[in-house]
Amino acid sequence: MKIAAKKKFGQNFLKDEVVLYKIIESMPKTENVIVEIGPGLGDLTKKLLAQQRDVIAFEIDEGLCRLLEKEFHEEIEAKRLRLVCGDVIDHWKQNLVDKDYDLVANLPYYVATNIVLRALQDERCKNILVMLQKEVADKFCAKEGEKEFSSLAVLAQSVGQVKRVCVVKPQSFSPAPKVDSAVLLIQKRANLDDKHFMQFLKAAFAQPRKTLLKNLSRLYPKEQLEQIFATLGIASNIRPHEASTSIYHQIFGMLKEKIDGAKAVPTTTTATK
Ligand SMILES: C[S@@+](CC[C@H](N)C(=O)[O-])C[C@H]1O[C@@H](n2cnc3c(N)ncnc32)[C@H](O)[C@@H]1O
Repeated sequence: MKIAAKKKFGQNFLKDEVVLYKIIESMPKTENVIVEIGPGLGDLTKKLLAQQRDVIAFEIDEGLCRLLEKEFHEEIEAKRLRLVCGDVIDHWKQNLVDKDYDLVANLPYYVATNIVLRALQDERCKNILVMLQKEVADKFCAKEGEKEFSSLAVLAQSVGQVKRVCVVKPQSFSPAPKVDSAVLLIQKRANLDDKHFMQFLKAAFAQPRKTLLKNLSRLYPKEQLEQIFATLGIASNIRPHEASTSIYHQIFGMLKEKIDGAKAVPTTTTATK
């Protein structure tokens, strides 16, 4: 049956066997269940099931759900595949599923950053192997000093090892997207469970061309920041992309100690400036 791809759901079906194989080959070898977001026509799903791993798949497109139910009738009966029809975001409370999982997916690009950020914070998610827009993958992989280095890179590098597995050209998909894609692997060692750290990073990178000190002083007392920068030997004119992940953790740790004893809760007066 010929299926017309729906742009609004970010449907670019991966048709390149070499890339599909590369994804399978790069999967961390664990016993965790696999979560696939957007199984689409089921090409990747088939290969995941062939790895003898159970799969939970979330698909928003009702037409595709009906098709997948037919195609994977046996695997669904055998409880090797659980197909959840609907928007994955609606199902994502604190955890997406109630057991440890590895996320493996060719993500819909319009919601890819949101999905990776949720997976980073979801303690049940142990590894992330996803296809997304190359430009977004580069933001997660960038190293300090590179101009793409952003809060996304600090967040990803704070939870584990981040690697760009490969770049994928538009011709590997049907229909072909307008931009290059890339497969990103994040092997988690920790969780991002401190909401204040995310808030801190958001402030740090709010205006990338301004200095880190200026950006942070919109949210935290300037005198305290100056003391912390001096103690850590950080130049006051450093830009956000020039500080390393470890420096961000050190600044945040010291802010935590200074403000409110143990909590780095921003003061309401400075927060609203
Ligand atoms: C880039 S396609 C990938 C399809 C397939 N996995 C492949 O590799 O060919 C993205 C898939 O995600 C589905 N999708 C889009 N938004 C979604 C959402 N919010 N929740 C669940 N699935 C979604 C689309 O319908 C589509 O099947």
